[in-house]
Amino acid sequence: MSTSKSYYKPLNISSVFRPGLFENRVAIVTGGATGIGKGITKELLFLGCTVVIASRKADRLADGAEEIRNWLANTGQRATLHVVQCNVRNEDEVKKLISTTVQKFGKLDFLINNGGGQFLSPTADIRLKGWNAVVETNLTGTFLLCREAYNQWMKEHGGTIVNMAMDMWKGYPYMGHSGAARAGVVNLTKTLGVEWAQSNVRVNAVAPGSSIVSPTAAANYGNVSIFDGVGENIPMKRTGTVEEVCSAVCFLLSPGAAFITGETIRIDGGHSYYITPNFRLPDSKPTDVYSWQSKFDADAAKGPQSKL
Ligand SMILES: CCCCC/C=C/C(=O)SCCNC(=O)CCNC(=O)[C@H](O)C(C)(C)COP(=O)(O)OP(=O)(O)OC[C@H]1O[C@@H](n2cnc3c(N)ncnc32)[C@H](O)[C@@H]1OP(=O)(O)O
Ligand SMILES: NC(=O)C1=CN([C@@H]2O[C@H](COP(=O)(O)OP(=O)(O)OC[C@H]3O[C@@H](n4cnc5c(N)ncnc54)[C@H](OP(=O)(O)O)[C@@H]3O)[C@@H](O)[C@H]2O)C=CC1
Repeated sequence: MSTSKSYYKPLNISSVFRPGLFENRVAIVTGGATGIGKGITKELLFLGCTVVIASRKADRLADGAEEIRNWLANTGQRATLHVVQCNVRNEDEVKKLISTTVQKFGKLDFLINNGGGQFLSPTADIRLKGWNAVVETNLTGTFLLCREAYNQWMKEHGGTIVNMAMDMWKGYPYMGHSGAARAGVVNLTKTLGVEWAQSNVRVNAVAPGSSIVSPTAAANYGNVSIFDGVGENIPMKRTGTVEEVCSAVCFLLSPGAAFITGETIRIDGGHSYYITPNFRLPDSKPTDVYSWQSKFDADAAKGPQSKL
């Protein structure tokens, strides 16, 4: 995949959901200033939602918020974006994130537990501190946010939660800590979906394949080419776009998903079901890409390069 060519023009969202769908709704998106989280934030704002983005690093939050606000101004969108610094591993900061949001905006309809991540390492080499950091970020952080959102608001008023998993269905070599944590997230999602159904709180998750091209994700591994060649092993013969995760999240948040809870949607082009290398699929062209660019040229189909 070429990295020199920019396949997408500057963001011009054309959500598949109807304008105004999330008007008068309030959402928290953790990790909302970068990558997939930034895409989710933009689509929610586009659909009229008020969005609070939250993560650890003030500079990343400020840069992401500036870009999003400029985009809002350029597109004439009138939606509210708010920024809160919060490490999801810190219980007090999580409690404050939820209480601040409820105090400032009067409610909390949606929680998107997108913030997370890990480092690559053979499991035998992971030190306890590193293991704990990854499990606390992805599993414990998700638990804390769900618990506080429920206890401080959703228990009495209802709400919708979307958690973030990954393609850990067959284990995850070199990401053993994160694979274990995300498997925990999938299980927690089922439990909470059942426990909180009577409070009109739905809890679901998305599981992107190891293939959602976001520049910040690549930078985390110190290798901008880390997604190169990944598409070859995916039945759809391509990597995924940030937009393809965002639309699944928006669907799960929408009234159209009102009877879905405890579920995890895989967004991986069939990768996690493709387990028979002895019977490899014949070579084929990449499938059609979904993106917010209204019109993309043939190059886009060869290798999406999300600018989000
Ligand atoms: C192969 C293709 C993959 C494509 C799929 C992509 C999937 C994605 O998830 S993309 C998302 C990418 N973004 C991130 O992962 C960002 C978030 N991740 C992190 O911030 C870190 O990985 C973190 C979860 C470990 C948290 O970092 P931090 O808050 O800085 O943690 P600590 O300072 O408390 O340090 C903890 C401890 O962790 C060990 N460690 C951290 N980084 C590494 C590393 N690169 N290699 C080995 N070990 C690492 C280490 O033990 C740290 O403690 P010290 O030894 O005392 O430093
Ligand atoms: N890209 C991919 O292919 C896949 C991604 N995922 C998952 O999707 C999510 C988004 O990833 P992506 O956008 O690609 O990568 P990014 O690196 O851009 O996103 C990670 C985000 O999480 C935030 N974050 C990390 N740790 C914490 C923490 N302790 N508290 C609060 N926020 C935190 C980061 O912000 P800050 O540094 O400011 O805290 C950052 O905004 C992650 O959970 C990732 O693991 C899952 C499968 C595949």
